[in-house]
Amino acid sequence: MLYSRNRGLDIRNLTVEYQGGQAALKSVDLFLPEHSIYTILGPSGCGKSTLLRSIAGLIKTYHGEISYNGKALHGQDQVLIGLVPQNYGLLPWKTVQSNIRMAMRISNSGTLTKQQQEQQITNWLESMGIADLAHRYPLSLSGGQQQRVAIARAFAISPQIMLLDEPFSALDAITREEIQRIFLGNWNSLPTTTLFVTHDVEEAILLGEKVIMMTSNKEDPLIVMDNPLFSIKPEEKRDSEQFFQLSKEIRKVMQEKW
Ligand SMILES: Nc1ncnc2c1ncn2[C@@H]1O[C@H](COP(=O)(O)OP(=O)(O)OP(=O)(O)O)[C@@H](O)[C@H]1O
Repeated sequence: MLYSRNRGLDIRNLTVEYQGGQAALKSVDLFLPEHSIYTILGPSGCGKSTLLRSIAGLIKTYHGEISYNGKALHGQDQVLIGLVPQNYGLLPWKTVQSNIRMAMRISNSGTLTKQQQEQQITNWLESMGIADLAHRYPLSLSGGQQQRVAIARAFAISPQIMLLDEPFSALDAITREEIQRIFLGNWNSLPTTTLFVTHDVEEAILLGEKVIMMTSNKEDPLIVMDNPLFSIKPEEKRDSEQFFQLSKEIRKVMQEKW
């Protein structure tokens, strides 16, 4: 499928200051084309979550502009944003299935019949390998299982923009690789405009069409690295020379600028 590269999420001169604090973000510029997925790496405290929360509309007071397809993002009711926050954001008093159902209702996936909606919930749960958890409550699940539910929920609402804040951090290495593959498969079937924050260099390369690096100096512009590996099959990426080269480049920036 071909998409226009002029459309997308456009962040210009974004500055965020928390009350009484210093700037958490300073003059950030980033353009994410529609239907692209960029990963973000940066040292702890550089403002990655703040960036996602600002785009999600959870931080209301910022300077600068955040627009989507040419219009201010937060004035547009019809732009649906799926956020997977670090704490998963699941309602503890609702079952897994009800958490997803409720998100679909609020986001008004309203053109679906009840039966279609239930089928979608089952499909997304199955795609994340957690269909058997449908009737469990979030607090009875492991961190990794809750992360999968949060991701299934984000896909289920068919958002135009998806924001993920270290969504695989609670997974062991083997499960993480499996989920990365499943996630990418899901993303390819629903290529939502996506920003994916991670602390893991390999993950950033495996999932990102470009890798965005934030640095500890808030005056520095974001570093945008092209990822020639993006279209290669996931199982072939890790062993390629380009993978090795790109991780070397990223680690160099980490050493110099983190
Ligand atoms: N609610 C808040 N009130 C005041 N300061 C905050 C608040 N949330 C974050 N900060 C500060 O803003 C800066 C950026 O925080 P943020 O959580 O965005 O960083 P991060 O890059 O996501 O960090 P991490 O990788 O550790 O999750 C930090 O200095 C943090 O202490």
